[in-house]
Amino acid sequence: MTVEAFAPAKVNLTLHVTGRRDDGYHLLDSIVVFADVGDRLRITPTPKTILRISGPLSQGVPTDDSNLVIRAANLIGATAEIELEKHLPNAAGIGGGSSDAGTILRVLRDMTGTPVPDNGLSLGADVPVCMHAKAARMRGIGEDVLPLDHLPTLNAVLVNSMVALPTGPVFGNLEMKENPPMPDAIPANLDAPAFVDWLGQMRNDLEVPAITVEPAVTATLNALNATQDCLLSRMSGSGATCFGLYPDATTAKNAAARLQSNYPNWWIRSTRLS
Ligand SMILES: C[C@](O)(CO)[C@H](O)COP(=O)(O)OP(=O)(O)OC[C@H]1O[C@@H](n2ccc(N)nc2=O)[C@H](O)[C@@H]1O
Ligand SMILES: Nc1ncnc2c1ncn2[C@@H]1O[C@H](COP(=O)(O)OP(=O)(O)OP(=O)(O)O)[C@@H](O)[C@H]1O
Repeated sequence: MTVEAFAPAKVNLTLHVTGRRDDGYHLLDSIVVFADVGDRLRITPTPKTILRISGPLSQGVPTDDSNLVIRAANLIGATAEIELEKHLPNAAGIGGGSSDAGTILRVLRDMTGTPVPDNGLSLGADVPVCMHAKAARMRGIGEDVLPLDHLPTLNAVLVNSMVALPTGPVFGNLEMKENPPMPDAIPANLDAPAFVDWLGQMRNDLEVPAITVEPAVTATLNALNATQDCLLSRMSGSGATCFGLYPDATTAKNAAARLQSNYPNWWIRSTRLS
């Protein structure tokens, strides 16, 4: 039996860093949503785990046991032949590897009935929310995932200038470790324009340190801000991917097309976030 699965891009609409634990990991308060662009996986149970990687963005993705897909299968103690088709840039703040791992954990859990230790947190802070793969408020260092069922779908453009930005150095350059969390209650049942207004009052605390490490983030935000009808632009995760929010699918598609013609070598996708 072969299962086909989709590993969506993860987008942090907000990312407040609220403290730092003694082990150096940071406490977060983040609204995480998922895109309709992502990697594709085909999983077939076999006696030995084998990974095959293809797709337009497979270059640079590890093919050995360090790949998060293999680490996810090992964590759950299952073996499978896994075909991974990479469509997401890696080290990009949209959880390419984390979403692959979260998807494998979910599929193998459902296939085998084996519970996932710590919801995959040992594979990365983003893995529990990526295993959930639906809108959520993420707190702790990533282990506390609270589903958010009443967010409006947002029309967005994702932009990555194709510079890889590893997460560790971005946290390392964050000067203020204790920042205010989001309000206790995330507004429910707002329409998209009202929710985007509310998001505008929130933050990504990693934007400034990411720009220090990789100035290309500023160019990406400027490019999004210059597009017609862009309601809000912000970085996702630890960067360098940024997103713009638009009033509807047509304005998002038009903005993506314009950006792609101005920046032919960048990774640019219009998408719906939910
Ligand atoms: C920034 C986010 O993308 C927001 O969703 C995630 O918190 C990062 O998740 P991730 O890529 O799965 O991160 P991990 O692979 O667990 O950690 C990479 C590095 O980021 C830093 N890190 C990560 C998560 C966290 N809550 N605090 C941290 O300080 C640590 O230096 C760690 O060594
Ligand atoms: N299946 C995979 N796909 C992509 N990268 C992988 C995978 N497995 C391991 N990696 C390694 O993990 C590193 C981080 O990849 P990932 O795409 O998850 O980072 P990210 O986009 O910054 O994620 P996050 O938003 O969770 O911080 C890459 O540099 C890559 O070497």
